[in-house]
Amino acid sequence: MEKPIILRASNLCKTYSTGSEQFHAIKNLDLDIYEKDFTVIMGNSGSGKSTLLYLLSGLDGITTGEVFFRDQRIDDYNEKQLSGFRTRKIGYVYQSINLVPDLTFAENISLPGYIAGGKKAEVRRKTEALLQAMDIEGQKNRLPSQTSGGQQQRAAIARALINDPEVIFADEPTGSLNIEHGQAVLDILTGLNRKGQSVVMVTHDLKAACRADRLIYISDGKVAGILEFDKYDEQTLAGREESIFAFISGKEQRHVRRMEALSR
Ligand SMILES: Nc1ncnc2c1ncn2[C@@H]1O[C@H](COP(=O)(O)OP(=O)(O)OP(=O)(O)O)[C@@H](O)[C@H]1O
Repeated sequence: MEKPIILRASNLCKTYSTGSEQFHAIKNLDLDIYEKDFTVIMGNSGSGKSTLLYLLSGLDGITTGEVFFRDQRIDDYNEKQLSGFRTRKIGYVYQSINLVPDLTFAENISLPGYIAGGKKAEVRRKTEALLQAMDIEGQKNRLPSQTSGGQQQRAAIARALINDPEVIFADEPTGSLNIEHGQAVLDILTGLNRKGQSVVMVTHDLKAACRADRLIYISDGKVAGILEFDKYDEQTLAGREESIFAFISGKEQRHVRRMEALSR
């Protein structure tokens, strides 16, 4: 049976202009992301992964082409439609975490709930539930600077979930974490995916990539290959790591090994 498509990029291009220079970060890229899939995006540094996530999530404007969320063209949205889409339909976990430094964990998590027009009691209830689910209840009144990297990453995920998004985008969510915290974040994303949320995650981490139903490999702003898996299962982890390692480019293999050595 065909899986429903939740996001589609068609002939997508993104060109960055700096002064008189132009850089084509995404080049005539076509891609379908399936609903309820755990989609992983890998590729060499600078290949366009973060740019692609920005375009699929409406956080940045495209240069040419089309981006669909179900049957709606989001690149055609006006500012109001776009802001509604970003607030209600998607949750975004940034590569740099990006919590507001002057707000406590609880305030950071609640903020998008209020921006979406949520009622105070409801936003508070959801914030409490997320603090508990992410195991950061004890840090709820602390500023991000008074917490660990792993706690901040979990708070950033909680913030992305406050409006029950249909798609969770996560840009290297384990990049700055030790193995234990990284594993916890992956378990959270896998759990959310099993409950029906679509996940699109960029990573250079093989263990993280193993969570994929579908792995998209990006090279030089284009889709260079796709690997499909059955649902994640601890038993098949070793075999899966091997097939992903063999699938990615030699340059990315070296990058993956360097990252593994750094996280030990
Ligand atoms: N705002 C910008 N202005 C100009 N060039 C940019 C801008 N943002 C990104 N780029 C360039 O576009 C290319 C793709 O960047 P992107 O951040 O999407 O790569 P990436 O695959 O996510 O890399 P990494 O794995 O290192 O995070 C890079 O060459 C980058 O230098």
